[in-house]
Amino acid sequence: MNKTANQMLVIFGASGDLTARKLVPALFNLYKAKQLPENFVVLGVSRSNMTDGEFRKKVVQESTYLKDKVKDASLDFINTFADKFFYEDLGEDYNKVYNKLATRISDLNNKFSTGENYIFYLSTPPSLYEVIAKNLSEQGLNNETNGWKRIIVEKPFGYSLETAKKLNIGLQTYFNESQIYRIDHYLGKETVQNLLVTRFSNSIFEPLWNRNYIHHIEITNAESVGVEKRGGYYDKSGALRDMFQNHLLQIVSLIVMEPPIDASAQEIRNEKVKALKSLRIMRDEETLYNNTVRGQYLASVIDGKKVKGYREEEGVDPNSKTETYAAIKFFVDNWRWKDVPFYVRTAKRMPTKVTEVVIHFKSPHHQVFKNSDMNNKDNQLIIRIQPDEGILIKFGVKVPGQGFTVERANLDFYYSNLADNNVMDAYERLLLDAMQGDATLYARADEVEAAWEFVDPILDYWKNGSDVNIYGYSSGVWGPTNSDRLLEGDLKWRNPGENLADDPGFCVIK
Ligand SMILES: NC(=O)C1=CN([C@@H]2O[C@H](COP(=O)(O)OP(=O)(O)OC[C@H]3O[C@@H](n4cnc5c(N)ncnc54)[C@H](OP(=O)(O)O)[C@@H]3O)[C@@H](O)[C@H]2O)C=CC1
Ligand SMILES: O=C1O[C@H](COP(=O)(O)O)[C@@H](O)[C@H](O)[C@H]1O
Repeated sequence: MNKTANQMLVIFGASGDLTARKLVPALFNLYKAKQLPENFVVLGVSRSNMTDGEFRKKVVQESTYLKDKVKDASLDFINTFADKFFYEDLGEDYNKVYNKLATRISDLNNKFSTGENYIFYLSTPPSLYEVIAKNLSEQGLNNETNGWKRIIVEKPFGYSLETAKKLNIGLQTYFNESQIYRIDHYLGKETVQNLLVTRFSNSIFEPLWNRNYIHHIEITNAESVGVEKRGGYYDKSGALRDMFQNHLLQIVSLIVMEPPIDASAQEIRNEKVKALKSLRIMRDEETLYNNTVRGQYLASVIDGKKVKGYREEEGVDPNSKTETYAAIKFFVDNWRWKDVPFYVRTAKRMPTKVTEVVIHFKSPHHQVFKNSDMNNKDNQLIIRIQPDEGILIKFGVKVPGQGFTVERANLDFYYSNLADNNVMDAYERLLLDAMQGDATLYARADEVEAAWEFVDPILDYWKNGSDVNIYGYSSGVWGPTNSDRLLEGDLKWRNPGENLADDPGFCVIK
């Protein structure tokens, strides 16, 4: 049964890239899967001048793109979907025209019986988030006397701890925290959620999930693309703000957290906040130098094609010191994780696109089988977030024959092996959750602030510290070799797909 109440989705920034590339396709898939409520209206809002018809045409074009993938979607079907879309042009001055917007919302509500249940999706430049919230509140559009009202806010949530706090206070002035949904699309990924299930629904992993058995944890987020058309935005952001502060620390919090009492939004988010607050903040220059490395991609030739260096990208300052590679080593100050190093890296223009978490277990206390292949190799649990979503366990097996020769073998599971492997796109999942009032996979204000608290000193050091280098790396390699200095002892980064002999069934597809 469809448990989604009748409602209206009001998208601010409806003429923008995110609406076109993510929101409309996600809505289309929900429509196709009959997950949208019976009475459902989308009202697009931005400054561009467009009629309902023109907006629908845009929607149809975007859905036609989907039609290639969804074979049974006829044009009629797509047009019926597009009929749910309306458009309101706010003109140049957002501040003055909310009266008109409120009237339009009310008319659509009356006509389509959306029960005065409204979601306001803010997909505009972040500087407008508070302004929009204020204007909505002045029109009474935050009032839940009749129907609920929710506001979805896109990243970035601030630029630093200070600006994040200011934004949270700004939003909370006009909407209650329970009405605010801060989207982090990594939380919508099936395999990120599977971290919780792997940990808390298997008795074989949780007893080992601590400093007694885990040697270190490694997280890699690599993209093969550069900054594409987003140079202007990215140059003011950099890898630490763009990926680490939000997506990667969200993953870290799911690995670090204690078992929640239950799977409710409140309990899971409480534990995540505690986890983020236990990250050891690096304060002095020596610690920051020893535990952080940043890099920037250089021009190169990949598969015979010349690719630009970061500083040559459109919108990027030719002398930019913005990092496209960030590697951070850190510790977690609590009972479970004391002295276990976490190594997290994120970068653009890597050899491939891959995100994975590797739990490296300690070697057995005593080596019974001398000269075995396992002596210099640990047991690993690899959680592949994307692509080839799945789990791989590396463990020792006896080589058949005389004596005890031990080799490392792979035990793997792929989502694609499941009979029902229709993995929902992250935006689809998150939109549906917000429509149903489930905030579990959305970030709470205190989570966002705790993440900034950890990241701020690194950003400050990279900006103002003495002798801070930014290392160049050729596009298409695994980052600057200088990042090896973070690793303790003889550890090496696991570069997925680099050693196919070791990774037979779990190699990365370019
Ligand atoms: N694109 C992406 O992949 C991702 C985007 N985001 C976030 O989503 C948000 C939107 O991003 P994206 O769609 O890429 O951005 P775009 O620049 O493509 O779109 C921005 C939208 O906001 C409107 N807008 C721009 N300036 C103003 C202004 N001064 N006053 C009122 N409206 C304005 C624009 O419409 P008009 O000019 O007609 O008013 C447009 O519809 C941003 O916060 C971004 O950080 C987050 C993750 C990924
Ligand atoms: O939020 C962002 O994420 C994308 C990577 O997302 P993925 O789902 O493709 O892994 C990244 O390219 C972008 O710079 C960042 O803003």
